[in-house]
Amino acid sequence: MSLREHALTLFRSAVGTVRPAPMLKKAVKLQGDGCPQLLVKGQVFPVKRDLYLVGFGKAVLGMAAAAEEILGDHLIRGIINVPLGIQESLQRAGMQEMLLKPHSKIQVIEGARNNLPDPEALRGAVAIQELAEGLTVDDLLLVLISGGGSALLPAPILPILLEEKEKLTKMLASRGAAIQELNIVRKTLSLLKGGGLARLAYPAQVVSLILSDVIGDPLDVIASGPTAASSHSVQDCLQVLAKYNLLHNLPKSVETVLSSSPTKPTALEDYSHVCNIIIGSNTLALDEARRQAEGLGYTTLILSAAICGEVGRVATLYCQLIQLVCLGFTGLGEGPLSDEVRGNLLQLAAELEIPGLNLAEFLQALRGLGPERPVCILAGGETTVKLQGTGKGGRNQELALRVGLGLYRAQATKVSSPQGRCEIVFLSGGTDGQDGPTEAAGAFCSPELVDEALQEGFDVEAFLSNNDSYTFFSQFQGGHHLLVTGLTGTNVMDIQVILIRATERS
Ligand SMILES: Nc1ncnc2c1ncn2[C@@H]1O[C@H](COP(=O)(O)OP(=O)(O)OP(=O)(O)O)[C@@H](O)[C@H]1O
Ligand SMILES: O=C(O)[C@H](O)CO
Repeated sequence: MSLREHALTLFRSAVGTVRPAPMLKKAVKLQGDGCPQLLVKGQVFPVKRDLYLVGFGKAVLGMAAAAEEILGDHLIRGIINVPLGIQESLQRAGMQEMLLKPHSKIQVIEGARNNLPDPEALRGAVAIQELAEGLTVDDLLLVLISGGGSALLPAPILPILLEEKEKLTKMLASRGAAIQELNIVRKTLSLLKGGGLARLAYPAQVVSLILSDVIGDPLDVIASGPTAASSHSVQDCLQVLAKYNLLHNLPKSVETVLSSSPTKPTALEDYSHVCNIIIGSNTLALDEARRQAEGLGYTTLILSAAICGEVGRVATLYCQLIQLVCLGFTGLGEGPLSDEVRGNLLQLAAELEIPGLNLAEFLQALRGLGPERPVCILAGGETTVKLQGTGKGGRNQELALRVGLGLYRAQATKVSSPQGRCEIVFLSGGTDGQDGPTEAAGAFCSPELVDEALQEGFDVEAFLSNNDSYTFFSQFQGGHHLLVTGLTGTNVMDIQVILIRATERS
C-alpha cells in the first residue's frame, strides 16, 4: 500500500471508532434480567424501575438508534432533538444504522436550522424538560450528548424570548467569541444548560454519555454542560459580554435575568445523582489510529489531541516537525540545521500555547529514530481560519495546502534538501466528513504538490489568499488530493495524519 493509502486507512479507522453505533456498543452494556444493570465503561448503574432516554446534538440520532438496540424493552420512552433534515439526509446517504427502527419508543424532534436555536428546538427542549421533571428516585435517565447540543436544547429563562437569545448568540459568534465564551453566556441565560437538566431530573439517577467536540473535553462546555456542574458564575458571563462590547445594549429581559442570577455556581453536592461519561473524543480516535499505525509497522507518535491556533502557524509547526524527522532520517539529526529548525519549532509551539503539548518529550523521541522504520505522527483538534477572501474552502483543506506550500518552500531554499530523500504524506480531515461548506472532508498533500500545481498553471498562493482551497483541490489533478468520505454521523473535531519514510537514496 502507498503512504497515501495508509494515511486514508488510519483516518478511517480513527473515525470508525467514534461512529455512534460502535462507540456506544463498546461503552454500554445492559446485563441481568431480574435486576438489570447498566454498565458504562466499567461503572455499574442499577435499573431499579424505569429507564428513560433524552438526547440533543448532531450525532445523537445514531447514538439513540444504537442505545435503543442495547436497552431493548427496558427503555420506557425517549425524546431526542436532532438537526433539521438529518433523518432524510441519512436515509438518502443509505446510513440506515443511524436511523431509529419503525415503532421506536424514542420521539425525534428536528430543529435548530443553521445550528441556531429555533421554535422547533424549543418545543423539543420543553418536552425534554417535562420528561425530566416527572422522574422519580427509582428512575434512570440516560442522556445522549454531542456537539451542536447547545442550539438543540434552548430553554431561555423567563422573561427572555427565544429570538432575543438567538440574536445574542449570533452577535457573540460573529464577533469571534470562542465556544467556551459563547457557552458561558448560554449557560447563564438557560434553564437546562449549566447543569440545569440534571437538577430537574433529581432524584432520578442521571447517566450522560458524551461525544466531545471541544478541545480538552470539558464537561461543562460540551453542549453547554446540561448535566455537568458549571464552574462559571454570572460574573464570568458579564465579563464575556463586556469583552465583546455587548453589555450596553442588552435586551431588558436579559438584564433582568442577569441581575437575579445567583452569584455562585451551584454546589457540587447537588450533582451526586449524576454521572457524566465521555464515550467518544478526539483522543480516543487518535488512540485507535495509533494502534493501526503500529500494526502497519510505523513508529507512531501522538503530538496532541488539542491542536489549535491560526491555520498558517499550525501549518508551519507541522512543516518544521516533518523537516526534523527527515533530517533525522538522513543522519543530520544533530547539527546546525536541525538546531535551527528545533529552535524555531519550540518558539512557535510556545506562542501557539497548545494545551498539553509536550514538545520536549516529542523531540527526544524523534532523536532516536532511524531510517529503517517509517514514522507516523498523529494529531487532532481544530485550527482557526480568519476568512479574508471570498473563496470556498475549509480549515482542513486550507491546512493541507499551507503545509504543501511550506514543504515546497523549505525544499526550494535548501540546496540538498533532506526532504528530497524522504517520502511524505500529510492528511487533514474533519471527522464529521464535512470541511467548511464543502463536500470534502479535507485533503492530502505532499512536498511535490505545489511544484506540480505551479507547472500546471495553478497559483497556490492566490488560492490561499482568497481562502479558496476547495476550488484549488477540486480543479487540480481532477480532485485527486481531496479527501471525500461523505457525512460520517459523528464529530470529534479534526485529525491530521503525517507519514514519512526514507527513500532508498537516503
Ligand atoms: N473558504 C473557507 N476557507 C477556509 N475555511 C473556511 C472557509 N469557509 C468556512 N471556513 C471555516 O469552516 C468552519 C465552519 O465549518 P464547519 O461547519 O465544518 O465548522 P465546524 O466548527 O466543524 O462545525 P461543527 O462543529 O458543527 O462540525 C469555520 O471554522 C470557518 O472558519
Ligand atoms: O453545542 C455546542 O455547544 C458546541 O457544539 C460545543 O459542544
